[in-house]
Amino acid sequence: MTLDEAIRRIKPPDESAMMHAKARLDGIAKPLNSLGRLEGLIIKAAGIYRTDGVDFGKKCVVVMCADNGVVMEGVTQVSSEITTTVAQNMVSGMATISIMSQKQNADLYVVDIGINREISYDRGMINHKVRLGTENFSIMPAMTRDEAMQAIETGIRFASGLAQKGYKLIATGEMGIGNTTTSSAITAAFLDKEAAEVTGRGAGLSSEGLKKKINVIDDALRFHKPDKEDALDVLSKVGGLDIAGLCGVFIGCAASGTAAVVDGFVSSVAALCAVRLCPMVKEYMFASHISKEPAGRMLIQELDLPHYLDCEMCLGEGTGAVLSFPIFDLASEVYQKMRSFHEAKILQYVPLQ
Ligand SMILES: Cc1cc2ncn([C@H]3O[C@H](COP(=O)(O)O)[C@@H](O)[C@H]3O)c2cc1C
Ligand SMILES: O=C(O)c1cccnc1
Repeated sequence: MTLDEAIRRIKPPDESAMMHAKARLDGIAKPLNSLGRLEGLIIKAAGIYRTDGVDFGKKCVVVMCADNGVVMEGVTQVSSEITTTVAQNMVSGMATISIMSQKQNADLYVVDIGINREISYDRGMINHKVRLGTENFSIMPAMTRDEAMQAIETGIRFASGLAQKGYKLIATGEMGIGNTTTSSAITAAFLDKEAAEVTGRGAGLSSEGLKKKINVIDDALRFHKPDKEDALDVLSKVGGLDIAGLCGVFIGCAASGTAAVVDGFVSSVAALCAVRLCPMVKEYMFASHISKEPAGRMLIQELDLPHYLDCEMCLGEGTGAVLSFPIFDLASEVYQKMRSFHEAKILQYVPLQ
């Protein structure tokens, strides 16, 4: 499926299912709106799945893995090899996301969309490599427009395959040393911010390293002048293959009528790219938590999505998104199982409007 085809397939959410879900929530034996954001979550899900019988069912997490040429500028605490090591640990069950997803009964898909070395795929990693890492965006565009498009369309196809397998909640994760540099550069470009306002320590950068990271991003933005009205321009000049792939996952979920759960900073940047390409994609996204990275809250506000957790996490991998899965399940359990005022014999209670 191409990007254009996917965008054409995205339908507005089902208003009638949403109205029915709202009526059902108002009718169950609890004070009106007392489940707070969980009520909006159920109503939104009814619109996405086009039924008021909301049940989140099968869940998974997609981790897009890619390397970033800008790591050569000294913007990270660890070197690029760690991308491969952690990605391999993910498939062998040892990374944080592996442990969390196993405990939540969520399937884990680890995709090589641009790791900068040849690796073996016999242990479960999925090969969708677009190229061996990106270029160093301090000296040239990270990738061509065509490569950014290939990564987006890879994500679209991957998400539509998952939707066909029946996944109702698809969490988004990433692994790629240097991807908080690309994420900050994209955020600064889209939100017209100075790098200093949107750049943090990523995976534990020193104070000296942070200053360098900020300068590298400011210089690259002055050099490339990405056009914020053209998400593909921004992604190809200062982005990464993992972010482009996840951007495609969000679009693919929307095109297939299933829900995507946004993780932290890096996933929120990918979500913003997707929304800039097609605003309707937002109707198929749930945020999960607020990343501790400085731009974490800014991005969730820009996306204008409610979040459910703030645990000061800044790991990525999809961990915050998977952490939110029990919230979805408990919200739908209450919604499905609670009795109405009438059934619960609370007839004297008149809900206030
Ligand atoms: C061992 C390790 C495991 C990780 N798991 C996720 N990340 C996170 O940190 C990286 C981004 O931070 P930066 O831009 O500073 O490189 C990403 O790979 C991200 O998923 C990790 C980072 C490390 C070092
Ligand atoms: O919130 C995130 O996505 C994040 C933060 C720091 C490092 N890697 C990812």
